[in-house]
Amino acid sequence: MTLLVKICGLTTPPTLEAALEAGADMVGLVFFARSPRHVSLDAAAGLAAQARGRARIVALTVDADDATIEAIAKLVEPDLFQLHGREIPARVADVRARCGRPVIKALPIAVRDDLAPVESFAEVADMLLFDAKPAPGAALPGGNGLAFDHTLVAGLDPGVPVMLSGGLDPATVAQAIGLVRPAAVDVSSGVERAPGDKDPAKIRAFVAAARAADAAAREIREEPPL
Ligand SMILES: O=C(O)c1ccccc1NCC(=O)[C@H](O)[C@H](O)COP(=O)(O)O
Repeated sequence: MTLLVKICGLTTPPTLEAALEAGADMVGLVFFARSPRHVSLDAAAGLAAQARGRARIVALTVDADDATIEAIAKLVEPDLFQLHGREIPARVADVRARCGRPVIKALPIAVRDDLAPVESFAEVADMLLFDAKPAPGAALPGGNGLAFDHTLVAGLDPGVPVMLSGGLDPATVAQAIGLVRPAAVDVSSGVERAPGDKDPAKIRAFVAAARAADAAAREIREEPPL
């Protein structure tokens, strides 16, 4: 399967357009008031209209209640939800049923033990997103530009597709793809000038680097042994 590239935390029509024109497969809209990338329902509905049919629209929430999930589903009509809080597997299943859409569950990873819940989340989520575990007391549960040790998830097959994120940028994404061989990669900080301020040139560079690395990985896989 061709690698999917997700650009997360888009907040303005021009930067969303840059991601779409660069060929992003997924665009993420963040619904978390404390985030510099937070978008209102109204703004998100406009951005979603711009992206619809051109890339899959991902609504990112953090421990959102039912009313919030339902409002986003109704007003923004995303293609998927990304749950980036402390949702337990039962809650992931509940949100999935409630919103009637596939769900990506983000799991914070720092050490091998953080992979213990993978199996139970793989039973209820459509995709697992491995992200760096935030520092204690961090304001945000994701989007911190922090990397983690990718060898922890290299070659891991939880039975659902894996999305890799956490501190990726145009210079590091190729090595990460070569090592982990994920189904998808996700970036936010690595394509910004400052938190919340996306840089179109970095978005283009990230998508191009990810596509080139995916093509190279396929060539190696498909090369005949003799
Ligand atoms: O981006 C945010 O502000 C955010 C807020 C709350 C939860 C998650 C958030 N972002 C998640 C992402 O953008 C990505 O899924 C992932 O964490 C990668 O982020 P980065 O390391 O900044 O590339």
